[in-house]
Amino acid sequence: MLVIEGLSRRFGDKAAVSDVNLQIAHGAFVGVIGRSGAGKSTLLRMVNRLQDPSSGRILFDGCDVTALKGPALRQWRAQAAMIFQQFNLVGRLDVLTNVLMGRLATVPTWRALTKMWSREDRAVALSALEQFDIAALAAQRADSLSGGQQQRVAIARALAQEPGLILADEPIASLDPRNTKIVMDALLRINRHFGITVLCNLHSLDLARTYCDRLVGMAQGRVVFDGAPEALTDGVARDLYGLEAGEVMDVAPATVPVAASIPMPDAALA
Ligand SMILES: Nc1ncnc2c1ncn2[C@@H]1O[C@H](COP(=O)(O)OP(=O)(O)OP(=O)(O)O)[C@@H](O)[C@H]1O
Repeated sequence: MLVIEGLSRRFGDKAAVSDVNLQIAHGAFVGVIGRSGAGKSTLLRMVNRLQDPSSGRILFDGCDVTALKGPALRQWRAQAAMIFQQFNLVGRLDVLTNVLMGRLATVPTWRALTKMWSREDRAVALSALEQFDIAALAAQRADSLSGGQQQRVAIARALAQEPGLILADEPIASLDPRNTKIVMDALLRINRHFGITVLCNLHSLDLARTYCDRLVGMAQGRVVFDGAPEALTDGVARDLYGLEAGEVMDVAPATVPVAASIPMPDAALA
């Protein structure tokens, strides 16, 4: 269980996140929604400790993540894998090596520096690529891939970290509709078949309604809605998004694959 207690973050006199309280059960797919500047990225970045809170606590399975330092903090960052809008791959390295980077927290530094990855690490990385139909790209440079392929590599890297939680910060913001669906399906697959909790910032309300089983709506740093997608009426959505409402509500919902059609996870990653 991820527990966020009274979490706030100020930048000067600007409150980016104000007194956020959330309890998120294992295996949930939570969409964090709200207009630009609502505090969504700051919230996710605090969970991963890329940003420190001004006050409040974050607990994961009872461990106070806000108090972690040094190696324990590095372990937490591996546990709470981030996926970014701009993929954050190393462009000059091949796809497999990028995914192997997800294993860094589990191997001694000398082994990573000398690229002496174990057979098991390679198997986990290749298996993660196979999960998203991109194993054939393993030897290609990351910067030769399309945006949708790069984001799938980033998701495979996150899976190779064997995380307890995935934090996706606007993962589809720079993708076309076809790749948006492929990438959202990949996140859904991670959630449904590996049971990994996903917290995903999304600008598109229709995508959030289609893929998430819980929505957290933020406005001016505060949580102003927390509930099932069905409970978010168009009226609440209009309050949440103001003038942007038309923009985020006009996109046709993507078709979510039925769970039964997704093959079972690979044993090396289960
Ligand atoms: N490093 C920073 N320094 C100063 N202000 C910041 C910083 N990071 C965020 N903010 C401010 O905090 C507020 C919340 O920003 P945040 O990026 O968390 O919102 P968001 O909902 O993720 O928006 P977007 O969808 O545009 O990314 C904004 O007013 C932003 O300008």
